[in-house]
Amino acid sequence: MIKLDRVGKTLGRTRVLSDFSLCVEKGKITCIIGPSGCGKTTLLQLMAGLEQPDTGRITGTEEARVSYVFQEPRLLLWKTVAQNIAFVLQDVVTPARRQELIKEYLSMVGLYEYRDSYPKALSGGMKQRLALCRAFAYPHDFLLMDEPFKSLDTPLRLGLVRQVARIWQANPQTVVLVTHDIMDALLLGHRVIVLSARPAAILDDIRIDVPLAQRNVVQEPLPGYHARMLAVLEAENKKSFPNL
Ligand SMILES: Nc1ncnc2c1ncn2[C@@H]1O[C@H](COP(=O)(O)OP(=O)(O)OP(=O)(O)O)[C@@H](O)[C@H]1O
Repeated sequence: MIKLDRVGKTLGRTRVLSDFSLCVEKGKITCIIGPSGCGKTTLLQLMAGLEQPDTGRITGTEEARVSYVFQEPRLLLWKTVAQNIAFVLQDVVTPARRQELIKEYLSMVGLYEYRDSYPKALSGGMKQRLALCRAFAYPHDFLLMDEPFKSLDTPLRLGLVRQVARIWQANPQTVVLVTHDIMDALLLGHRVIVLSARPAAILDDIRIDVPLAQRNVVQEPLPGYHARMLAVLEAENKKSFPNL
């Protein structure tokens, strides 16, 4: 479990977090959704240890191995698809296990036949699939994903979301997913945290008990959760932009 206890963080002159507390549950996907600039990336960076809190405490991350998916794929362009995964696995698993993991994860996202291609030969969606694959394959205690489906069109995005659901079901892990898109949260979140504008506070905390394989966005209870998230986000938006 990752525990943020009354965390405060200022970046430059911006008070991003103030007395922020959250417990991230083990073996579940926690989605974080909220207005642009409210501090979602900052939260992930604090959990990853890339930033330190000014006040408060973060526990459960000491010695933890973290996998991080950024908004852009961040691939090693001079390495092949398989080598991109092998790179993060070196010194972590045996060479034989490395080959097994590469095959298993590339097959799961339909990229095994591209294992010897270089990233420049892949489409944007394929590159992001590889980045996700690499993050899942790395043996981690928790996986942090920052808008991993951003800049993909809707069909591609939904395909990738379904793929992440399948990978997670094959190997349930502790995941924190930051997204702008309610649909991502409905399809992947066991728990959805809706944040306010800066400094971020938790406006809603929704648990979705439907198994990932059975999620259908037009079948209750998901439309109800969709309406609930939208209402909270719209009310928050009205506070920030009363004239919109
Ligand atoms: N290094 C920095 N120095 C000063 N201010 C920063 C820095 N990094 C981020 N900020 C500010 O902190 C606030 C929170 O940024 P953060 O990236 O965490 O928000 P976010 O919710 O992830 O935004 P978005 O949804 O638009 O990606 C923003 O107002 C941003 O401008």
